[in-house]
Amino acid sequence: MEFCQSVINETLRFGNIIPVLWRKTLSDVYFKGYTIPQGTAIMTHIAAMHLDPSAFENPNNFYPWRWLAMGKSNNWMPFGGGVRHCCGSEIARMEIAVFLRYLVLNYDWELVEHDHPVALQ
Ligand code: HEM
Repeated sequence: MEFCQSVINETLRFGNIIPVLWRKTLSDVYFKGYTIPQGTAIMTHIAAMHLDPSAFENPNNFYPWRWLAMGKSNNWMPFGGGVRHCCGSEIARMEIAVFLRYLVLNYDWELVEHDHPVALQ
């Protein structure tokens, strides 16, 4: 079950179903020497976080085992965060787990190209 959760984490990191989130500043914000005026649209690029090599080693490789070693990561937020955090995240995780179990138990799997690891590109 722990590995199944790692596969789900990695799928959500790699798949980036929702790549960006939008917010609007409600007041002037001072950040790293910049002033962001009230009313500015802010795009949070979750996909860029998920594929950032400083946060995830070899980010373009689908590697569920990273989660066994890493546990959690503050750079992983496929369900958003804060007050607007996805309220369906747990049921979504459960649905994915049921779907994965069905796929694994009911089908035989083989790599199409044996020497070709799964990677983006
Ligand atoms: C893998 C599947 C899913 C992903 C990746 C996902 C992702 C997200 C993200 C990123 C947000 C935050 C949007 C924002 O901050 O602007 C969100 C919000 C939300 N999600 Fe999901 N979601 C998933 C499945 C579900 C499911 C299954 C449900 C309902 C059963 C659901 C219901 C909602 C609702 C109602 C919100 C709005 C929460 C609010 O604004 O207070 N989501 N989701």
